[in-house]
Amino acid sequence: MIEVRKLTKHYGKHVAVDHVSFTIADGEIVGFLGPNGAGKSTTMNIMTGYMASTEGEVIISGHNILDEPEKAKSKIGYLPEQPPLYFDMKVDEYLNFVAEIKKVKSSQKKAMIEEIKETVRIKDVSNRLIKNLSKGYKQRVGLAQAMIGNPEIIILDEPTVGLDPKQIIEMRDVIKTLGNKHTVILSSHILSEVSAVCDRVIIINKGKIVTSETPDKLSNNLIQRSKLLSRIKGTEAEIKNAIASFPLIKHVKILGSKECDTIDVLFEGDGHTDIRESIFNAMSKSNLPVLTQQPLNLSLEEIFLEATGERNNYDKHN
Ligand SMILES: Nc1ncnc2c1ncn2[C@@H]1O[C@H](COP(=O)(O)OP(=O)(O)OP(=O)(O)O)[C@@H](O)[C@H]1O
Repeated sequence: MIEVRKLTKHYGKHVAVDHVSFTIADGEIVGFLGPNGAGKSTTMNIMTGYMASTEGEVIISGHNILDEPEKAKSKIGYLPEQPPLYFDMKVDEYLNFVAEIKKVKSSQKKAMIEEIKETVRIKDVSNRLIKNLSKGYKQRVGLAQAMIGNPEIIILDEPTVGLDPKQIIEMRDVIKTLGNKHTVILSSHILSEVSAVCDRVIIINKGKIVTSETPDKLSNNLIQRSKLLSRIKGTEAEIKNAIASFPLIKHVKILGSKECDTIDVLFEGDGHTDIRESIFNAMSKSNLPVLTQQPLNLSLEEIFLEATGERNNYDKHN
């Protein structure tokens, strides 16, 4: 279990992390989601003992990272945003080197490295120089390094950044399998990324936790808050008439006609209801066929504004 209590980090006058508290249970896969500069890397660097906090505590499986750093750190494997690789070493050479630094018993070393290479799918490059590997392989060698010593907790800072779509899928699959044996924390600024692999998403913005939800709950909230682009068969006047007494819709924007006899309309709900069914019913009552309904997901920026309650103010001013 990981307990983070009132963690705060100042860089000079700048508050990068501001009284952040959360707990992570054994075996959970948790995603830190936040825009650039939100404080994700700083939080992770403090949790892994790379950096001291200004205030607050981090307890890793009962060990305070400041009071018992060796015991706490031995429970953690960390893949920083820039993987700590030696480019002139071959993969096997490097992993053996890391195993020595982590004081893995020599009787266990070979089997451990083989098992990890299998899990992160890098067996085929064992004898290749790291500098000649693709970004996807380099990243997975970085992950292998974090797993050496069999830590209970694995922390990954932006593990898929810079990877191509195929490499992203491979990395996601590997992360999911890690969840069987480890507690995993990863950071990302892409919502779909964390939703795809995590049991829980902690949204962090401007150094503060905005929300902590399961991906399902988060996307339900987002569907309710998202905009809906509908193509409706009918005239502008008929459509306006059908929605006139429809209180759940906060904003309606007629976008015009892109297909004969149809109008594209952008709807925005009240933030508490999934408006798709209601729009469908309202239009059918007036015999106006709804040809398509396409949710336009909120941008990450809008999600943060929404979650922090700043969006209404933002709307009013824009
Ligand atoms: N060494 C430093 N000195 C001064 N300010 C820093 C330092 N490191 C980070 N910051 C600032 O602290 C804030 C949080 O940065 P951090 O790197 O933790 O965010 P992040 O969410 O990981 O963002 P990114 O996705 O861009 O890495 C940012 O405003 C950043 O500019």
